[in-house]
Amino acid sequence: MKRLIRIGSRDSKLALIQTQMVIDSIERHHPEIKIELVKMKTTGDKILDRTLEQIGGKGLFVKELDEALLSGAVDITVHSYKDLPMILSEQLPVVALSKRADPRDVLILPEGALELTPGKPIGCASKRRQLQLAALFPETPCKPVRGNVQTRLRKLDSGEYGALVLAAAGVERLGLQGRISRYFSTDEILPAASQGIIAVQGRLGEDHSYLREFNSVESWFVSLAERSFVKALDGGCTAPVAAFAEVLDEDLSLKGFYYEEGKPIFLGSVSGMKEDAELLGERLSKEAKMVK
Ligand SMILES: NCc1[nH]cc(CCC(=O)O)c1CC(=O)O
Repeated sequence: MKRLIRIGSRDSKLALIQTQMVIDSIERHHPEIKIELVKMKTTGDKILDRTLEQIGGKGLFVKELDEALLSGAVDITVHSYKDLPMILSEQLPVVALSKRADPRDVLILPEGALELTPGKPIGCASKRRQLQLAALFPETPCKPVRGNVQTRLRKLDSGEYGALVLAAAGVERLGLQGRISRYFSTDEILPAASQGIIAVQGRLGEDHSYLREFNSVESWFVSLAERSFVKALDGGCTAPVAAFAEVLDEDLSLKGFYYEEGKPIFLGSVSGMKEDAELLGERLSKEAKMVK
């Protein structure tokens, strides 16, 4: 008898592709495990006519999946780490992180367009992107856009926007890299904490050793630094905070950005030993609070 592991995933195309990456790794390395995929619709997927800030933040993408984990309906769930709240239930820890995909944001133009259309807004879903784009394209306003990546692309191609800014990771995983017209460097647009990293959540105290091959140790260091910066500054998930860390040999460098009421408040960086990732995030947040 094979051990059965039920994996919960959002029902969007990107979520299912990411979940399949986890499944592929388990199947390749652990033939003794049988996997069952459980697809779920979340509140965040169902309500599309309001912004995330209005309906209560990114947590709405995870509530149903957390409940399925707690009730035992599934054994692990798979998320984009950047969509997970900074504070997680102690009962439902993150048990594995993927290797990081390209952490950058990208610009996508309407089908056939070669540049931004004067007078048309850039569609972006977060304050983080909106505020950083204002510095890059002072002439072009941003307009909120919601929905999954394909929905946003449809809105772009129907003429509502002059361009769209999305995470490279999602666009590439969907096989849509051909639509990318420009990659923003992480200095131009600092990414959201843990952008490009897939997180697997499980129940406390259970055996998750079958995820060892999927897991990336480096992703733990960088996301710990990024998330401790964001957590110390705010706690909420829709606040205009951006953070990006990189590991080089034993060292970790972290860059953090903080905005308030549409104005940049703080941009700074720290570096130190990667084992001090969490401390480095907290140290940078203290600097940000002093300016604030
Ligand atoms: N907020 C939605 C979301 N959550 C994760 C990704 C992309 C994949 C990733 O960043 O890991 C996206 C789309 C986007 O921001 O363009």
